[in-house]
Amino acid sequence: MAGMFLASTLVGALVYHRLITHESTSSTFFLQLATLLLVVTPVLILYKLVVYPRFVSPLRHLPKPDQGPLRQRLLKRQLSAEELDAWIKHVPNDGLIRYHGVLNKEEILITSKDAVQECLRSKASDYNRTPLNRGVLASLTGPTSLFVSTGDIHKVGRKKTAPFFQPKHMKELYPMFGEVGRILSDALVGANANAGDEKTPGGGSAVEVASMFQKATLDAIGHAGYGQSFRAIEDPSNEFVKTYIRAFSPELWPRRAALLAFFDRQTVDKLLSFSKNNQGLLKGMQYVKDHGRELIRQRQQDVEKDSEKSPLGNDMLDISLKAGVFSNDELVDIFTTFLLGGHETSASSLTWTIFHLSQDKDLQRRLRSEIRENVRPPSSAPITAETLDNLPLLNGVLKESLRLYPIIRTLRREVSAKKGTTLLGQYVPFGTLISIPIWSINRDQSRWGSDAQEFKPERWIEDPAHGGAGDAWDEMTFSQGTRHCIGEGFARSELLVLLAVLVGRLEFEFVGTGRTQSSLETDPKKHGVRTTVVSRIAGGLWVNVREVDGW
Ligand code: HEM
Repeated sequence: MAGMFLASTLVGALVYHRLITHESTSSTFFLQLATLLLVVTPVLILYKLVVYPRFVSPLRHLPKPDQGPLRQRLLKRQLSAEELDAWIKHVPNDGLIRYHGVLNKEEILITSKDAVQECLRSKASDYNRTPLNRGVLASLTGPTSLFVSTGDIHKVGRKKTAPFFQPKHMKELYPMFGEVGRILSDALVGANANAGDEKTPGGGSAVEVASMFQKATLDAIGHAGYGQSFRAIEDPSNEFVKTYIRAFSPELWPRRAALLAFFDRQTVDKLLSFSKNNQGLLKGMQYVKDHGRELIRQRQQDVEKDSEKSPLGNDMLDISLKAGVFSNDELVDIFTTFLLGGHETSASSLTWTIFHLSQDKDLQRRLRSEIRENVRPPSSAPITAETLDNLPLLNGVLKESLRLYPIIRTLRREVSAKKGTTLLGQYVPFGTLISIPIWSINRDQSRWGSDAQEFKPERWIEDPAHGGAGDAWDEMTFSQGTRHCIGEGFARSELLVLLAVLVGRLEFEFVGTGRTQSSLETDPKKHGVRTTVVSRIAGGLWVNVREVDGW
């Protein structure tokens, strides 16, 4: 539409220049073009902001919430999961709600299961991740990664990488996760002992655990992917860990992300070539990939030299070398994708679980008893899937935490079918942004009952598959359909083991949330949420950690 307006402005300027003024200097032509642009631009803006949504848009008859006057809507940033939830509850609708997002752009909020299934399964090829998400993810992982690719390339990519996540391999990872959990629990005990001079508002001292969980999940992916730990917990200042955490930290991305919403990667790199921050990001990303390439090369060399001494094992690198279907560059992109997909997500999920448990000592005690009665500590025997997978309360607590605290609270899509598509029979034009409210679906009373907002592990003990809800589409933490999380099995196994080892050995007591000990928010209900793609507790989670004797 904007292109049409600009083209007609240009044609208008030419016609005016040739037929009416009969003048031929280029300076008068540009003056006329500028004058016409000055007239056309406000008309275009008026059309886009007021006329189109009110009188032209095919979505104009859908129910919509009251979002206040235009000037308020224009300044609005991305809407929170709670705001979307309030509309779902209060705007009468038949599965779709129309609202205005960033810069007043029309968007659709999906509220019914049928519409979610159309969008993610039956018509999934008509939708794509948003340009912003695709741009950021392509910068980090490469254009052919699972996050970014579409159509047949995506299908082939999923087929080729699925063997990494077979349930059999996930079970083989339990002892490794147990060892990471043991090292993490040692580090937490040490950190609590050295909790520093700064006191919390209540007078005690505390440990910020979210950043330690991030290091643990980074190490777990290192082991599972490349067959070796990055030693992020034991040696957080090593070059790889420092570079990875700096370059991949979402806080450093806002400027790049904003530009990636409008331009392709190469253009963004040119536009930001002056920025030290961006140069640091690019160098960091390159360093992480080069490090991965070197680990792959070393392993290939070891196996070529002496395959008896260095037989291929069961980490993802070994599995891929056995399969022999990937080039080294592809492998680097795949492992960077897994690092990115599986590091922050699992760490945040664990943080939310401990956030809840640290406020419920009784549940912690019951969970610890179950673990201690059935599992030997990882310092004396490897943790196995056979023991943990059958513990009802442990599995119930993890599933309930993933339901109540989904770290991707809203799934975003954009209509990518050039001719548009339909949702529940409603025509939806190309480029329309869609929100799928994972947070609301997971807490919806019509699916989960009147106690939907309560933390009740028992619902999963009674119904381990669906927690008393209808089916898998009622719990969307890992999404569903053709692009659902490929690492779900990995994440569930990892979190189950880490939770068992941490609660088996330690007691957590909530102290507060925030950036520094002395300015903590000590009322857990007032915690802030920081959402980039993943939702985290703003400023971190501070707890007292106590070792409980006897395990
Ligand atoms: C608690 C942990 C995790 C949660 C809650 C989670 C959640 C999700 C969600 C909701 C999606 C869909 C996103 C979208 O469609 O826009 C997704 C996709 C994905 N996840 Fe996860 N994830 C987790 C852990 C992992 C792990 C451990 C890995 C890899 C080792 C991983 C790799 C991926 C990949 C590659 C995709 C893209 C799949 C595709 O487009 O085909 N995730 N994840």
